Amino acid sequence: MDDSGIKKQNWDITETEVFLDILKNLDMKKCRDGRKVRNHKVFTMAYNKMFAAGYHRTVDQLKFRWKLLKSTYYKVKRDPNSPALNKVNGWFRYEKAMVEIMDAEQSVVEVEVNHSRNNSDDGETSSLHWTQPCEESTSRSPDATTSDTETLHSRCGGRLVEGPLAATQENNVQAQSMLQVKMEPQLKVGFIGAGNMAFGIAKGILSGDFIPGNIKVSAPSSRNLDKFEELGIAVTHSNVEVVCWSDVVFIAVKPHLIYVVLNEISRYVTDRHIVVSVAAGVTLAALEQLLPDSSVIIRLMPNLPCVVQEGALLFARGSHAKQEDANLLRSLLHRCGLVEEGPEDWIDIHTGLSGSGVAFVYLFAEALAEGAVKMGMPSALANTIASQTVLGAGRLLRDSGKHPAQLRSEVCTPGGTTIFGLHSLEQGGVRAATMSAVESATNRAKELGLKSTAMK
Ligand SMILES: NC(=O)C1=CN([C@@H]2O[C@H](COP(=O)(O)OP(=O)(O)OC[C@H]3O[C@@H](n4cnc5c(N)ncnc54)[C@H](O)[C@@H]3O)[C@@H](O)[C@H]2O)C=CC1
Ligand SMILES: O=C(O)[C@@H]1CCC=N1
Repeated sequence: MDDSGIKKQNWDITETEVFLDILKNLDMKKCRDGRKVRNHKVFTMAYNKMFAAGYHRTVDQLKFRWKLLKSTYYKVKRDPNSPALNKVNGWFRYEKAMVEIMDAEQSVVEVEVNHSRNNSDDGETSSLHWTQPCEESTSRSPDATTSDTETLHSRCGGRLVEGPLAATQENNVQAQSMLQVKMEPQLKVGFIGAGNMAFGIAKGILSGDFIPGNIKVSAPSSRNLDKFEELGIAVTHSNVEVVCWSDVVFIAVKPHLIYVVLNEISRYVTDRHIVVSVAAGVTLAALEQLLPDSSVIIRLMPNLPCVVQEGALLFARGSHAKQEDANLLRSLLHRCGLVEEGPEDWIDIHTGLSGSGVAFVYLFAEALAEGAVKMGMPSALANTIASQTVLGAGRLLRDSGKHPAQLRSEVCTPGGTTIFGLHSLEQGGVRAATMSAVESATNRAKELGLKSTAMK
């Protein structure tokens, strides 16, 4: 979206009231499900109605205005004295309409206002509601003997049908897609940790038909929560609340916090949960020691491009995670990109290759652009062309199925430009340096795992 002129709009109170009145009568739920196409349709309708009412705003200006109102709504909801109030002239005149529009979403956004303030790990405060921990009865019974079918059944809100749909076949793709249809409307997904990786996975999941109201995220501070709320995801400061509410719980905190977090939630983890850790280096053995016996645990290594549905994800199952659990996870994550299962030994390698690998590619893209700047091209254009070059090369590599060496030779004209460039790269040791980067990152993942185990 071209932002030019959008941020400098002068809206008066009447125009904003007309706009909100129009939105009240449109299906704003569709606007809040994170899907750009639907979002655009709703704002195009709003544009037509505004135009008919004598207000000439572009669709992008309307979207921008709504974004500001919505973010103010959330900030004020969390803190009635939020400084955000001062940024929207006449806010109190809009509150009623905002509440009406947002309340229509109550099933999607389950944020409550609470006047008690919460402490946070990084000095931020918020007035988000702390829900009481779940009842003791929801915690795992040590000698629970729930069968796999019952376990899946309860994870899926009782909707899963036994028999051919139960996906007992190994890697049965058809069963997976049927499971997806059966499960997603009911499955509740939680994220502990509201950082980059949680956001990437959540965004990937939501690019399918998954409903944002079936996702809840927790973090001790409010710093990153807005962007989840903007997707319609419920947020909280209580990790326990997320666990009690969810069927699948992603642990997306930094590796050194795994011990603290699992210690906090362990007694609320039950047979109905699948716990998925994305923490680099933290082994299944360490996770299993920190959670109750027979917990279903999966170790997943994603990467950031999940956010644009082009992630590369590898997971390994813990000793109590069954094929059905793997199928369910694949089904949930398939919108994030490529999802593969492998032995746990490969997870650290995948961390170096792909989790960290994306950063290596960014470095290369940056260097490509800098080379062009050195030769006289403007920086903005050089960066745009470098990113398109990386994207195009990546897509061709993936979609052609050819070995990179073959594609490379297809670019090289004998005595031409490419071979001269490649020679320079080889002289600079790019190949050895890249191999060493993957090796170092893999070894660092192993180290992080050892450290997190030592913290117990
Ligand atoms: N960023 C990446 O590209 C990738 C990250 N990972 C893994 O994902 C995990 C998260 O990494 P990022 O998202 O990059 O980190 P981040 O720093 O962006 O996010 C961490 C989140 O955890 C929250 N947090 C801190 N203490 C907490 C507590 N006690 N309870 C609940 N939440 C708490 C923070 O507020 C923050 O929202 C790490 O373990 C990392 O190894 C894995 C693959 C790729
Ligand atoms: O740098 C890290 O430790 C995490 C894991 C993979 C990507 N980022």
